[in-house]
Amino acid sequence: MKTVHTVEEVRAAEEALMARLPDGALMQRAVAGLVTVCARLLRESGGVYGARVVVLAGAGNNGGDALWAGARLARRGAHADAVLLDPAKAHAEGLTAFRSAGGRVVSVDDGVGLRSALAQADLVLDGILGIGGRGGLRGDAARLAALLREGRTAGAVVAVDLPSGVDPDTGETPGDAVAADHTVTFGTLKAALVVDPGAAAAGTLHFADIGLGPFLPEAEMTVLDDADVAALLPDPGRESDKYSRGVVGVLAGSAQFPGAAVLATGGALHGGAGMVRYAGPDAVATEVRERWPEAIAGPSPDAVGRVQAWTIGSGLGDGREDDVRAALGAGLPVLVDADGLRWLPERFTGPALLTPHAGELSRLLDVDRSAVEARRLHHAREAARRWNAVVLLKGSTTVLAAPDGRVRVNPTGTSALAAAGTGDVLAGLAGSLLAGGLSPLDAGSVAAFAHGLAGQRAAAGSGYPSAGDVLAALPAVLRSLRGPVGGG
Ligand SMILES: NC(=O)C1=CN([C@@H]2O[C@H](COP(=O)(O)OP(=O)(O)OC[C@H]3O[C@@H](n4cnc5c(N)ncnc54)[C@H](OP(=O)(O)O)[C@@H]3O)[C@@H](O)[C@H]2O)[C@@H](O)CC1
Ligand SMILES: Nc1ncnc2c1ncn2[C@@H]1O[C@H](COP(=O)(O)OP(=O)(O)O)[C@@H](O)[C@H]1O
Ligand SMILES: [K+]
Repeated sequence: MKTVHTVEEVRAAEEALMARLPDGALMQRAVAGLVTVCARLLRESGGVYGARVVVLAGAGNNGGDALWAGARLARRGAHADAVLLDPAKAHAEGLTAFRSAGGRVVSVDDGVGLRSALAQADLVLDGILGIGGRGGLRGDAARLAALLREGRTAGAVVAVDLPSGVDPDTGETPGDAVAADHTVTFGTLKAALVVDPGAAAAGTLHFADIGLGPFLPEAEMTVLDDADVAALLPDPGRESDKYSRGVVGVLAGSAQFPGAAVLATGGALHGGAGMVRYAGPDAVATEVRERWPEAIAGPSPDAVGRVQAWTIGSGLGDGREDDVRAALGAGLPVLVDADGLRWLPERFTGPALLTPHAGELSRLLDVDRSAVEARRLHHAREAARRWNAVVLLKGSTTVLAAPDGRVRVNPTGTSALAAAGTGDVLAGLAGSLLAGGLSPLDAGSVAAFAHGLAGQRAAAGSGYPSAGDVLAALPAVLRSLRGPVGGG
């Protein structure tokens, strides 16, 4: 599991650690990690000796890190230029080290010198702002970020700690931000690095351990890995039967969108539940049974028999309010997707997982879709609090927010999933995990993780996978995560 901490938590941990270390030692640890990555990247493009490095240094410690790293690379034979955003406030020791290693300062007002340095650079260090950054980049900092975005350098852009201009605690980019190829981050992850649009601006992540671990509190925000997901997946015991493994009800699909019923039922069948009961109109139920003979079907939630959890809403269309209310009123764990989100109760009192995409969440919260996309964490958290439910916000980074403040960010997403019907598969899969006894937060994050891997696998197989391809890839993904069910 990877942990994500806030600026406040990082600062408190840094303070506690610094109190035990000689002056400047912590920064030197960060610099050592940064230089290791830079040297590796430069070796891939011909070596450190003779390489051209440009340091963009802001007025804080982030600029200090970058200047020290520039100095160390210069000592190893690189030609280093530094652009100081605020020369009077530049990190004094870092600048002295940089100069005495042979580094050259280029004025931010020297347009020709600046463009020529960037054009020739093999590597650009973005040390404009780190965790002290607030708001979009201003003035010269914004101008430099724009030059990088315009492709004025062919060199790799390496962000120090985080890409400058991205809000550290939310991943939002309220204005101009640097788009990096790599980010070397110190001590722990920040939300800026895992939640879009910040995550996209960070490029490939590298982690430098500076010893903060023992001083950091338990993280509210986490990123699961394969081992976490394997441990969370329900494990049918030797004496399990189809009922004890959980029965999931699927209230999805309509004459207009019968495929949603087929895909959600398919997702549910793969999620480990012992049985899937489909509730919907006869014509749709017939299609579901033709594709999945193992599913039980009936016309309404009341008619299909007992279940342990409901997946409600994918492709449901209009006119199903009574069915939705019946399923929601059963007092069972529920997953509510798509059209089901139109009939939410005021607040949930039992386990609930909502799975909107940005458009659906924007309608729920009555804000613009672009606002939801720009502030994914904020809006997912707000909806989680308002409905007392776990909110899984789908999209380029899928985030899950729980009403108690916990957040999980899914690391496996791929744009290959951006195809009609993949959300229905996810809804079925997560509902099945709910029926298997997982909490809404676990069910949602395990489902999103496996679904993302299935998208990657399907994309490797067919280039532009359909929702059916993603569904077909799920069994192999789940098998490789947790091993075969039943020890076979
Ligand atoms: N603490 C430690 O021990 C260690 C810290 N480490 C490193 O320190 C970094 C944190 O350093 P930091 O606290 O000095 O803040 P930093 O990110 O450099 O920025 C502050 C400056 O930016 C300015 N500014 C703000 N917003 C702006 C904007 N939108 N546009 C333009 N300017 C803006 C702000 O100006 P002001 O608002 O004060 O006018 C101020 O001058 C951390 O990320 C890591 O790299 C590592 O070495 C490990 C040890
Ligand atoms: N750019 C993207 N990167 C990663 N995943 C994406 C992207 N766009 C969409 N997805 C994923 O694809 C799925 C689409 O679901 P949804 O929007 O409900 O579509 P549908 O209703 O057609 O099934 C979600 O799991 C979502 O997270
Ligand atoms: K930076």
